[in-house]
Amino acid sequence: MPEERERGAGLRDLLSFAGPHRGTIILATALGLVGALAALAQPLLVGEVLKSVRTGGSVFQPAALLVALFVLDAAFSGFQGYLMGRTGEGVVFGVRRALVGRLLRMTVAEHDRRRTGDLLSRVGTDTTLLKAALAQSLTNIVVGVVVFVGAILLMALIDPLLLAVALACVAVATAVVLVVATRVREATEEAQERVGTLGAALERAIRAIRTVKIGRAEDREEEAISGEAGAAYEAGVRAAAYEALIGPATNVALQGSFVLVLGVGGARLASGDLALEDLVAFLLYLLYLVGPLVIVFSSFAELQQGLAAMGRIREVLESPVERSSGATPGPEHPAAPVARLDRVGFGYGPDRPVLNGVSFEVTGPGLTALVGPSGAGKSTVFSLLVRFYEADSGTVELNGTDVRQLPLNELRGRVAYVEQDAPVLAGTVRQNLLYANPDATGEDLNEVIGLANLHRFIEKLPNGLDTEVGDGGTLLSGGERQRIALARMLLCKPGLLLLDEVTSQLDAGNERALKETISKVTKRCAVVVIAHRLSTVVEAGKILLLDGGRLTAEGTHDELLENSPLYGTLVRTQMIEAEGLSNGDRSLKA
Ligand SMILES: Nc1ncnc2c1ncn2[C@@H]1O[C@H](COP(=O)(O)OP(=O)(O)OP(=O)(O)O)[C@@H](O)[C@H]1O
Repeated sequence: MPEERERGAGLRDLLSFAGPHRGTIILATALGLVGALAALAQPLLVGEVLKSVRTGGSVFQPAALLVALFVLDAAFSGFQGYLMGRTGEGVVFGVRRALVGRLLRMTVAEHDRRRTGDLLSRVGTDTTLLKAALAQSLTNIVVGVVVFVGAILLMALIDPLLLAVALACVAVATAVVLVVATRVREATEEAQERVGTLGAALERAIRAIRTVKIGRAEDREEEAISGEAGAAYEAGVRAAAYEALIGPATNVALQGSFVLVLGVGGARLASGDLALEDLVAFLLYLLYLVGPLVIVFSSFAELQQGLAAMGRIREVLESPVERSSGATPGPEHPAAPVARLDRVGFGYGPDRPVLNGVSFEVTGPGLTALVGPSGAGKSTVFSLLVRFYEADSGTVELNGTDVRQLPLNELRGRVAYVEQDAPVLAGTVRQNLLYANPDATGEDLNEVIGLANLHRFIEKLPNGLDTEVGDGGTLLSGGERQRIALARMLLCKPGLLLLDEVTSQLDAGNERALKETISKVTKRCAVVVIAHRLSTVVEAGKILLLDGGRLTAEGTHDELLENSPLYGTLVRTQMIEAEGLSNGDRSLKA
């Protein structure tokens, strides 16, 4: 029953995507029907030509009509093919657009849960299967069914009893086809799943190609990934085998019905209940059924493949997307803290609690440092502030407004986040810098380049700002990526800047330069930095110490040294590194 429902839903989805092309589909179906009628009339005209030859009449008229029908049939079927091909492409385009929109708006939690390569295969290969289902199957089924029903009606007029005999065989064939089509769908679903896993496995390896090489894992990866390709092959072959059953099953059923009709019809002929010409006409119509029936049945199997793909596509289209508050945020409350967490609890699922009753305020402008052992939940706090995830309990506020009440665009315009691994996108340095604020002026751009100390780096590039950075910024050093990511965020002129270990990949010189940048920025806005270096921590106006998801201490460096044994341990055990300290600061370490 659920499967039935799913099949119905798949067909409804397919038809809803075909909806905008309704007109073209109807036109193509009408052309198909006219073509079928033209084909139907051809034997009659051939008979007319032969009759004219036999009786010595003029063959010109029926022959000209016959040629006209040939041309009409060819032109219509060609045009129909083009229209349906175009519709198939149109539907695929629509589905791909919907998928892309959904994927970009999907929640971060959902992206964390899914495998990127599998998602990519749904946009690529699954949508292609839809095209085949739509471009041929739907119209073929409609045209085939109409022709089939027409022939059945004519046969019913000739002899209902013979029709019942013939239909009994067709019913057997239909049952076989329905069973086979279900198997085709299951095998196709499996093949597509495997193709998705193949994509995910390949994406995983290519994304970490340096690790693959240094781990000498090429052969192992090749074997594992090829294994998925092999499984997809096997499932595909199984689908092809089931599909191949459809033609013979249809033919056997029709041949069987031919023999039965001949037997029953012969007996009725002998008893005088049926005229010879009626029996001949009936048999001819039965022969005529073969084509449409084979087409309908094989199109039905093809449609099943499309529905299998639709199931995978629908799964993405129904996945959760970020909800942006529709409310217009009220005015900012100037007296409210820039950011405030109040008894926040959060976990990545019920069995992965991370934050427990965390409360703190960030009043700006100025520098706040978030420190704590690895895995304490520091990056998670940032994720909640930009609403990649939502708190399970308590509130997260920005300028006095709950982040859930702020439209996402507004929220992410006010808070800038430079992530731990400083993602840089394929494209030029300029495109990367302007990514979050494409309308920034040249003056603003120059200012942030100066602030992020990127001037000399850009001057040395072969094409300056228009130099390509490689996929994921692979042509840049870690430090360069950090500074580009920081400059990109500064261009948005945020009220709150979140920096996740931005100094971790920098050498002493670059770190000093970046710290200068940060100290300039702290005069403009509130900066919260997840810091592993004592030099950054010492300069912070406030330090928040997170341990095991709880805020265990809060204060200045001196206050924490005095009050928090864990902080003292972090400093002593170099979990907060002392690199880059001035001489004065070094005494702290001693
Ligand atoms: N997307 C996620 N899904 C499930 N668990 C996660 C996810 N992200 C982080 N975690 C887990 O949540 C905990 C806190 O992670 P978080 O990244 O916030 O720690 P952190 O203090 O920033 O650590 P580090 O200093 O090492 O970066 C860790 O145990 C981590 O394994």
